[in-house]
Amino acid sequence: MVKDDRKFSVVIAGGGSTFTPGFILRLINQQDKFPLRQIKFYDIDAERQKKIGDACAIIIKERAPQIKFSYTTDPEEAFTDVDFVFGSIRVGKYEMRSHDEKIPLKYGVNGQETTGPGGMAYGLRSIPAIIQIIDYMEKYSPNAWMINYSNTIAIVSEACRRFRPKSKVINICDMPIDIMTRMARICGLKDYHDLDFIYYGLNHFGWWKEVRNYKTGEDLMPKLKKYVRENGYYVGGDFDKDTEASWVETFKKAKDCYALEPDTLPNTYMQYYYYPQYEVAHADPHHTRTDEILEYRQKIVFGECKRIVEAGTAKNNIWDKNAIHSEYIVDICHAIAYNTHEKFLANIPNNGAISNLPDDIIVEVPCLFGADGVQPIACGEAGRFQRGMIMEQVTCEQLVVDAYEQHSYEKMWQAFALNKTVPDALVAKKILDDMIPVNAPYWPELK
Ligand SMILES: NC(=O)c1ccc[n+]([C@@H]2O[C@H](COP(=O)([O-])OP(=O)(O)OC[C@H]3O[C@@H](n4cnc5c(N)ncnc54)[C@H](O)[C@@H]3O)[C@@H](O)[C@H]2O)c1
Ligand SMILES: O=P(O)(O)OC[C@H]1O[C@H](O[C@H]2[C@H](O)[C@@H](O)[C@@H](O)O[C@@H]2CO)[C@H](O)[C@@H](O)[C@@H]1O
Ligand SMILES: [Mn+2]
Repeated sequence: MVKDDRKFSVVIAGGGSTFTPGFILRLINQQDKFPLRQIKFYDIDAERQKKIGDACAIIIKERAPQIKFSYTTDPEEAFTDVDFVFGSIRVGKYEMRSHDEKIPLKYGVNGQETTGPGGMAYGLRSIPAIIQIIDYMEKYSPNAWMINYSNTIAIVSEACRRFRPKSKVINICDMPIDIMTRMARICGLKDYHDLDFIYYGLNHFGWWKEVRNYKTGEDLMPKLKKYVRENGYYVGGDFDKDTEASWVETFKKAKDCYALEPDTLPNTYMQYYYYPQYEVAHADPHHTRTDEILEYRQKIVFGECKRIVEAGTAKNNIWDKNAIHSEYIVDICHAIAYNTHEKFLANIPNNGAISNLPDDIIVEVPCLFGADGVQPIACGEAGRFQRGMIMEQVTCEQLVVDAYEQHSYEKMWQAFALNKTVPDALVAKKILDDMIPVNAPYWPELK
């Protein structure tokens, strides 16, 4: 726990994110673990950020008045005097996510936020914005750490490796945390803190090789495999009472992913690579996940912010008891701030962590988190099946960064054509040609 009297200053880049209020609640509820003196928001959309910021000002004033709070669109004000930067931006916002999902579906290809052509399009948009935030951080607070969870993480991580190799940036994801909390419940334990594990692969593309009871060392794989074979990661009951229908489908679908490779336990995102035809057949090209979010999460978040501002109080708000996503981030900051060397997943250059894969590819593997950043833990060899899958997917991710670097149409086309979700190079070309005009404000001109 707290080992000295330091208090930290943090900025959330993407203050207008739908995840911000939940994160704020989690931060201020964990003051014993990660004490704060200041919270700032930074966004390029002043109006969107104001709606979230005004509600968070009330939450902080009521619950943690000792923490100074402000929000701004000015980078100097935002990034000066901070210890941690949280990257939570969505370049092009939901309007662009909608294109990422709907354009591929027009051609019978998966339309998904971070996988397939949509995920690659999103990654290409994110690269310059994330680099700019790193540069702001290094200019105004050179000792700070950036914890980035802005997608597409695999592509952003490869861009960090190439363009800012020495920067203090850690790219993370909460999907494995969500799944491990489910695994813990399945085994009668409380949450992910109760599990020890070996997981390896890429972001939104990986497998658990080992899962153990953290305290006793008991091998939990037999119990988990038996459960996942029948139910996927769906827990049901009270645990899933607020889980949206499409997420329920995803957790159940893990059953079919497990069936293909029963030596390990899959990340739920493998559904898009193993069963793209099923995903397309079950998608509505005119109403995708973005529409669900606009009608549900975004409406609820902004509605609740408005209610708080009008009432002038945050009593009984909807974020008081949730947000696994945010708990993980507090855990990570605590580990870095207090040099605890706790184990979490991060996206880093392989350098032998997966022994039969190249050193210079970005992988998602367990790392020890401390004051000096992350130290990977050796995962042993990837299975033959996993190695083949990983090399194809990671090459797509590298080609997207090549396309960014060289302004190359050909590289982006190759990235789409190589991807497991795309059946044909001509289909890849049609998707890319539709994506170029809508992405013009964000992508380099591809020649
Ligand atoms: N890694 C993970 O596990 C994980 C989990 C959940 C969400 N995410 C990611 O977190 C991010 C936020 O998601 P959301 O659904 O809350 O998005 P959102 O659209 O609600 O909010 C994103 C905010 O980013 C702002 N923004 C866009 N470009 C910016 C820039 N260049 N500088 C500063 N701000 C900018 C937007 O104006 C918007 O307010 C996304 O990248 C999403 O994919 C990651
Ligand atoms: O479709 P969305 O926007 O609901 O989700 C996309 C994100 O999905 C994962 O994050 C989940 C997380 O696993 C869950 O625990 C909870 O916190 O919600 C998150 C967002 O819904 C994934 O890890 C992210 O990278 C995706 O952006
Ligand atoms: Mn993720």
